[in-house]
Amino acid sequence: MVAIETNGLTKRYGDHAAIDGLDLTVNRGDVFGFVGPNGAGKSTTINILLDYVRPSDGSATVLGFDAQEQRRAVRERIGVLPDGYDLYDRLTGREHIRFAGNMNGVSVDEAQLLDRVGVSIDDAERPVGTYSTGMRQRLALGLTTIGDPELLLLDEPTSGLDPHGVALLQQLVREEADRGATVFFSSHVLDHVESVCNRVGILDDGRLVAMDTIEGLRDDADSGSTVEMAVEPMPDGIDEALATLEAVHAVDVTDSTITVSTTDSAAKPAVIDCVRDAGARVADVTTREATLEQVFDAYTTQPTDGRRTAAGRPPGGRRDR
Ligand SMILES: Nc1ncnc2c1ncn2[C@@H]1O[C@H](COP(=O)(O)OP(=O)(O)OP(=O)(O)O)[C@@H](O)[C@H]1O
Repeated sequence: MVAIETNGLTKRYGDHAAIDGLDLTVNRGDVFGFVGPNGAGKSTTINILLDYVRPSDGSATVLGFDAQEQRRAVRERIGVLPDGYDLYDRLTGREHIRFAGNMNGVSVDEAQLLDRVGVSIDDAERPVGTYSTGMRQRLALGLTTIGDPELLLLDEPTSGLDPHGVALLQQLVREEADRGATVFFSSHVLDHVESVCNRVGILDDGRLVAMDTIEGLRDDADSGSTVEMAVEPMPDGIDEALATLEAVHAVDVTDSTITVSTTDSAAKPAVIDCVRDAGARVADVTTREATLEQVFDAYTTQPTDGRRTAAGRPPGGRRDR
């Protein structure tokens, strides 16, 4: 069953499309990572799902309800951490929890909730206006889980969190998924979604450029690998010889090591053969596959002047899984 579906969803501001023809499917039970660089359109998409913003074109359903026509039915079933959420500075953490419990008509195990998000009982007695950014974020996250919503919509939930806070969030997301909730988790940091999401959609310049599992994205992007070899003796002209090989895009030679970056991990044997054919012994070989950030870079482009163009390199065949 589908938790979120958008068809041709588009939002234009003047001549600029913040999102452009978005076809997104999030299944019930998914922990879905919605990733993309700054300005890609993540918040705009979430704001349409919540009916904070009306689309210029296309449609969106949340838990089977039309996001615009049945906004109340949607709100009753979801927990939301919006971008730039608001807490009440004068209320304490505990008062926020009680307030959210009353709004949802449930009694909340306050100690357990505070423990889940790493806020101490003492801190919970203080006005939220005295909290650090990370503490506010932790409390806000805890509040989204009150009433066991069917769907959690989290817009940049790791923003302002330290590494311990990120780990707590990831644990909380896993627990919510274990009880059967769907989680929609937007982030511009692919690493933060990697360990918890079963599927990921990558947005770039308002367009969905990939939607797949992390492994599938890695396979499709095939961002290559790096081969590092300890070599003796170092053959003359080996850098030029390696540079002529297909899929080799960078060669670095020192007294005893050669480092070769390839755009295709299948090129590794040819690289090693080339060194051997030049009369050298390869004493040791280390290979590193593309990091997730490189995978992300393979799908998105963000020039240093801050303007973005269309997606960098086209992803391979599979898009929608
Ligand atoms: N109200 C608005 N008026 C004009 N342009 C807007 C408005 N809201 C968003 N945009 C533009 O739409 C594009 C997408 O913005 P959006 O906030 O959805 O991106 P994002 O992926 O959430 O970015 P970030 O990671 O920085 O939060 C950006 O170019 C932004 O400037």
